[in-house]
This record gives sequence, structure tokens and C-alpha cells, in this order.
Amino acid sequence: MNEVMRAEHLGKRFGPVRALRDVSLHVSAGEILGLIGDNGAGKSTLIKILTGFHQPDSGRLLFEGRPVQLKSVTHARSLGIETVFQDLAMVNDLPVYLNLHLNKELVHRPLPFLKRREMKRRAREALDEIGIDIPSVTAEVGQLSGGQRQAIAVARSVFTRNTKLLLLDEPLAAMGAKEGALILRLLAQLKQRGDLAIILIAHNYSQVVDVCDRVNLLQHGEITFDKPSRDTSVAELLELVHAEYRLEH
Ligand SMILES: Nc1ncnc2c1ncn2[C@@H]1O[C@H](COP(=O)(O)OP(=O)(O)OP(=O)(O)O)[C@@H](O)[C@H]1O
Repeated sequence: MNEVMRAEHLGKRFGPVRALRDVSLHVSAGEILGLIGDNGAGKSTLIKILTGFHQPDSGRLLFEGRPVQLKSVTHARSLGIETVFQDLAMVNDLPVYLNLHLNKELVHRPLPFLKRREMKRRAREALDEIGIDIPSVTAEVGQLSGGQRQAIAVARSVFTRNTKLLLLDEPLAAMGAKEGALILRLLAQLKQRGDLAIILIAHNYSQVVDVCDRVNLLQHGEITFDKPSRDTSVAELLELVHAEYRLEH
């Protein structure tokens, strides 16, 4: 498998807080890496470094085998690194197809008219291709369920973009079982493409073990566990996290 991203010995401080001490991880094309860890373990900080929002104080990143300094989110995006955050950044009163084309609208030149029919067609095709079932691409995003909105947000991050690394911060949070299953199916579908590396932060260990190829546990700013999902279990992950909890309380 082609390695897409590797982090080596990342460290990050916020004043007196050492959010990351020494984090190394790697993810390859066609692979879903699950990142778990208690509140405050450093998961969001790590994602923000991988997506160019924060710069690490120490350590380095290798993207497709070459050292890279991500200067900004825009820079990371230009390389094919996309993030879906919890708040989704969708415009609720715009239809699905315009949300998918946000900042990438197709326009008739030289006239400033939107190519609506073409955008609808492309949106429908893209959603069909990755198996997202919504009533219509002209539906306003605000009228969809939480799971459907999340699915659209994921679709947007790989739509018309040359995405190589997709980062998902808690895409299943506050979602019912049925909606969560929709997102997990979508991730499995994207994995099948084989050209995309995915890092998924999640709290539900059983979903992580089901959908991810490998699991990393982040504790106090360090990766303390790295195993293929088939070699671990929900019980083992719970035990690891609870053992830490018992030590602390
Ligand atoms: N911008 C910041 N300024 C100061 N401290 C920060 C900042 N961002 C994160 N931290 C601190 O760094 C540590 C790691 O936070 P981070 O948000 O990365 O953890 P997390 O694993 O994502 O937690 P959660 O699951 O609760 O979101 C915490 O102690 C947090 O308070």
C-alpha cells in the first residue's frame, strides 16, 4: 500500500499544556486508521496539525514519502488533505447540490449565470456513486437528517477534489445507530476506491473495530497502542482506556 501520511515524533504545546508529547503514526491509501483516546488526549490537536491548522513545535510530517511543512489549511488542501469537522460547515438554506459545489460553482462564461443543471447532474452522479441516498439534490441541507448532512459533508470533501487524505473528527457523534451505520457504509465505500487514506476519530469502539483497518490509541499526547483491528477487540480497547482511568482516580 502507498503511504500517504506519516507523522514522526510530533510535539505541541499550548503555554504550559503539552497537548502532544511524541506522536508518530502513519496511514496508507485504501486504509482507514481509527484514532481513539479520552477527552483531552490530544486528538483534535493532532488532526489540526495534519490539516495545516496548527504547526508542530517538534517532529515532522511526510506526505507521500516526502517531508512537508503544512503552512496553512489552504496549503494542506492544495496537496489533497481534507477535513470534515463536527460542525460540518454547511449552508443549511442552500440545496444539496450547491453545498457540494460551495466555492467551486460552475458558471457560464462570460455571463455570470450558474450552470445549475450541470451542477445538479454532477451532484446526483457523485452521490449515487458513493451510495448516498437522499430524496433530491435540490432539497435544502437544513431539511435533511443529521446523518444525511454528515454524509453530504463527507461527499463534499472528496467531490471534484483530488483528495488523498481524509480526516474525520467525530463524524458519528450525536448520531443514532441507523445514521451512524450510513456514515460507516460510506467510509467503507470510499475505502474501496483504494486511492484514499482515511483517519477517523471516534468514541464508539465497536464502530471503530468494525470499520477501521487499524486502531491507534492516543493517551496524554502519545500513541500508546497500534494494532490491526482484526487483532484487537472492543474489550481490549475498553480495558486499556479504563486501566488508565483507574490509575488516575
Ligand atoms: N488552542 C489551545 N489553547 C490552549 N490549550 C489547548 C488548545 N487546544 C488544545 N488545548 C489543550 O490541549 C490538550 C489536548 O486537547 P485536544 O482538544 O487536542 O484533545 P482531544 O483529545 O481532542 O479532546 P476531546 O476529545 O475532548 O475533544 C487539552 O489539555 C486542551 O485543553
